[in-house]
Amino acid sequence: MSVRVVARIRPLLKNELDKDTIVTTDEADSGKAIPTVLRIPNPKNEAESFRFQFNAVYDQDATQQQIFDSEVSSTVKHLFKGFDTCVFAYGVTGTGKTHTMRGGKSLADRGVIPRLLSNIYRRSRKIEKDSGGATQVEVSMSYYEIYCDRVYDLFEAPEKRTPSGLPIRDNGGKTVVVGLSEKPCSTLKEFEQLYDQANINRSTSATKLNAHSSRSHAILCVKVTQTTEDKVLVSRASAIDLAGSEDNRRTDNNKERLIESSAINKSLFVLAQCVEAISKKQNRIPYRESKMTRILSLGQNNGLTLMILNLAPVRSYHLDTLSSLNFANRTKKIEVAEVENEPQYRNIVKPLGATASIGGATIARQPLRPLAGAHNANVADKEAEKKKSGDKPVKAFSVYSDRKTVSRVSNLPSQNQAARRIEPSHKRTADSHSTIASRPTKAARSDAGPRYEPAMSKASIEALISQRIEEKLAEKALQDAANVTAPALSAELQKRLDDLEQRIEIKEEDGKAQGLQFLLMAKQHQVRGEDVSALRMYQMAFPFFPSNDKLKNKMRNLEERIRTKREMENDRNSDAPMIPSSTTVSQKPSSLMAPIRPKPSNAYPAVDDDDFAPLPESDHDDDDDYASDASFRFRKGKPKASKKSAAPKRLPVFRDEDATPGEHTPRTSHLLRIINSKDVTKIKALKGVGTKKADAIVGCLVEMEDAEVRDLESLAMLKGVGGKTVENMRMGLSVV
Ligand SMILES: Nc1ncnc2c1ncn2[C@@H]1O[C@H](COP(=O)(O)OP(=O)(O)OP(=O)(O)O)[C@@H](O)[C@H]1O
Repeated sequence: MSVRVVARIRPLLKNELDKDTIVTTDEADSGKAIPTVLRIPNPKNEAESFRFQFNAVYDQDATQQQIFDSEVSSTVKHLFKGFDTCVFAYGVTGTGKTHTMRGGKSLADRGVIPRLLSNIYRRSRKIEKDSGGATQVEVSMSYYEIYCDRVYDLFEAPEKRTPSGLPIRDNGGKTVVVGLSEKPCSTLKEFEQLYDQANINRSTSATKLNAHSSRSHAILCVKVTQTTEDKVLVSRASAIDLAGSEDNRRTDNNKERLIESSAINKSLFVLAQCVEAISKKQNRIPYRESKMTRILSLGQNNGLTLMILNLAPVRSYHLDTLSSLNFANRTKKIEVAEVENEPQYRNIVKPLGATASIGGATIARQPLRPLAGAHNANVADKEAEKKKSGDKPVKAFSVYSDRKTVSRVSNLPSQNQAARRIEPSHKRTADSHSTIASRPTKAARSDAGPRYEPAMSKASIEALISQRIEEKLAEKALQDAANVTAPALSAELQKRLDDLEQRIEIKEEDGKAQGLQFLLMAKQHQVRGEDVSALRMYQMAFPFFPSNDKLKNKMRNLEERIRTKREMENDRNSDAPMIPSSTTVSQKPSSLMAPIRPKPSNAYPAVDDDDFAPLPESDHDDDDDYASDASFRFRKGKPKASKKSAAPKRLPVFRDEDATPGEHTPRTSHLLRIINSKDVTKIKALKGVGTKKADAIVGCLVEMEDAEVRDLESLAMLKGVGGKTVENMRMGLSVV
């Protein structure tokens, strides 16, 4: 099943009433209750327009109620069936994301989130009532923001935050934030109090484009736990209000806002790269390059996913709107697997005649259903019935069956391979969770009527037990990780962390570290011939170096080059139809933000990037140590004559002094062979390279497509690698 993408065009704001409205629903859709096609003029030729098709398009007059009823309320049903759901708002700054997700205070103005919670509580009460109290529903939530690529708990006051934020980890295929608080809240009123208080903690500021601009991505995670006599079913609804991309030529942002803005733009850029990589079916999706993409895990998570694309109707947003539309057009093709969370059994139903000992405790096992067919628990009974009658089994919910996704999904043991689980920790005991303890004992319920008694092979049961143990170990590892922040942290480690934080802060203070990263990314894009992306990166770097004429020239040259290329393409395509269809829109460059295919390298004069490819300083801190191998010298590049002392650093220069000029020593050749093999395992085995660095190296190489690393200088230029790392890698090789 694909990500559902709907567009919402916001109404004109007071200060826009005299402005041109350029984004509308398509006239051809005028009879439809909910249009699906949106129209926007071609910025280069107003006589023609682009059409984009989505699952639904909501025009300016769409109400909050309409958006919720048509798009979100149905997800609540799935949530209670055990599916995770995710709704996120995407769009340029000031287009109405927060209005859509949070909304105003009046009943009519309430956004998706308060309505979602209201719906969840209503359904909970109904389930409890209909089951005569046999099913209890508990709702709890966590709420956090990603601000400047750091995760902060919004239930914590800002002054209590650790500057470095909360760590995130992968656990059983899901990304989790370690140390996040989870607040139980059982009524809408409680929710509103918590949510309002937390929103005060969220980072917002006034910018020229939005008086209450969100400076962070906000993620609300609502956990719904349904407990019956014998099982516990947990599912989660995520509601995400992404920060909006900003064109800093229009925002007049000050330095602090610029730093925030760059972090926002960078994460959205990574998100766009992920979406592009997914749509091109590339092996490597750069999720890990930003915390937001890691947490959103678009296309990786197994939930029902809805994206609300917020759009401003006015001309001043024209290019940004086209860029968002192109992004959304790609997103709608992303497939997500709908995988139901497995309920966990919390008591013994009937002994199988055998008992098992886990961790020393002897428990009678609950009969389990076969692994096959356990995937969709709610429909298993119906399937069995259908099978008996020879019909095709029915599914209450479609399970996406793309081969690639399935194999990925099947790698997530905690979600998919498991059938019914034995949950010793949930076994009812005197000291169990209060709601559990307050329930009648098993003995008292022995006449409670027939229970589900599926059969399961001994081998499957053993497999489940091992799996459960593994899960417990993973959970423990996660808890241990969380405890690292507790006093157990050694003084030395704490000092190192503090130093590191200080260094990052110092770098951020001079506002350059982030800028340099953008320049490096720009260069990488340019090397690959991706001029549009390179330009975007240079533009994002520009606020950090506003008086750098070279950078200005570089951007001007690139713009010129892109324009020339477009003109040449237009000339070539002059016979093509003037109004492209929605599908062609996404493939054709319709704005500066649209993707452009790499061009032959000799099509345009090369732009000299050298001044804009410095490595992070930390990579050069210990340059002097490099000369430990007699045959090998690392020298700093000679600083280029420059008026400013803060001139960017040059790339490191390596010399193989034992080698004939133009050749490498066997050691260097061997190292380059390993790197060019793109084999993460081999690269990871190099000295000083961990999993993260190895992934980053392979990621760079994959992005550079067929490019090979031909020398140590190029290797040192790769993202995350520096002179010292290269030296370590090389010196760690025993082979010559
Ligand atoms: N559908 C709508 N009806 C009425 N007003 C709206 C609507 N959508 C947005 N607005 C108004 O537009 C302004 C900007 O909206 P909002 O703050 O939600 O934008 P945003 O996309 O969240 O911006 P940012 O990314 O900067 O946080 C607000 O004043 C909001 O009240």
